[in-house]
Amino acid sequence: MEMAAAKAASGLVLSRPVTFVTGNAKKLEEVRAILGQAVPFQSLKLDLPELQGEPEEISKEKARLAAVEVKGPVLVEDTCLCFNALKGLPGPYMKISEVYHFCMYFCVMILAVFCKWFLQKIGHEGLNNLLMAYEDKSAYALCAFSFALGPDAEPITFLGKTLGKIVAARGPNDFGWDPIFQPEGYEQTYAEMPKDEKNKISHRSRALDLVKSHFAEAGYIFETNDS
Ligand SMILES: O=c1nc[nH]c2c1ncn2[C@H]1C[C@H](O)[C@@H](COP(=O)(O)OP(=O)(O)OP(=O)(O)O)O1
Ligand SMILES: [Mg+2]
Repeated sequence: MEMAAAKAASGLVLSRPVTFVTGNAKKLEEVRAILGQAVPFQSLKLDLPELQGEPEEISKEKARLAAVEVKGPVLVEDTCLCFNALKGLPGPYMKISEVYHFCMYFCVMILAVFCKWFLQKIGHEGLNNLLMAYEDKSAYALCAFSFALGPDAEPITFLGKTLGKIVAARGPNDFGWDPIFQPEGYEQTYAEMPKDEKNKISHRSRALDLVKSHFAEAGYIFETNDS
């Protein structure tokens, strides 16, 4: 009786825990560390198809697809690294680390083959500009979490953004473009930072702060076997 009254007084009762759907183990690791006990969830490894579009739309669509698969409440996220020089592209369209490494390789090949006469023609500065293609190295990491209560519910989206710049790769190469992203106000790249440091300022943690607030306000109650 008491339990029923408590349920009626607070938020929506969810018959199942939230399932965080991702195919990326590193993401899951960070989400676990950041959310702690604030939002109880289980995880499911699924590679959801991603439509092209703005990160927010991609994320919402992932949530719709995930909710159909899970038949219950789901949380998903979509992350992109956006270059200001390219007006926010490549954003969600490309795996940035691959593009970056390809560009570096390409530039080194140009250097090796043409350097001698090229240098005379355009000088060091010109070569540098060509190497880096753009003066503007600023970028931002954008994370869009979407939460859907179920297959028939419209997903809600929570955005988190961290400003920074693209640098030559530094630090362990075990998570995407972490080695080439240096957040504003920091001397280290994401990859060089201790995990808990990244998790304090990252695009992901900023989006998850909003997710936490939403859960705190909504006061969802998760039915467990003993309730
Ligand atoms: O904090 C991050 N630091 C560095 N790299 C990151 C981060 N977060 C995502 N990434 C990479 C992974 C993937 O190469 C791309 C976009 O991926 P994105 O579609 O969001 O993730 P995913 O396909 O790996 O997993 P999911 O199954 O959740 O879609 O950016
Ligand atoms: Mg993906």
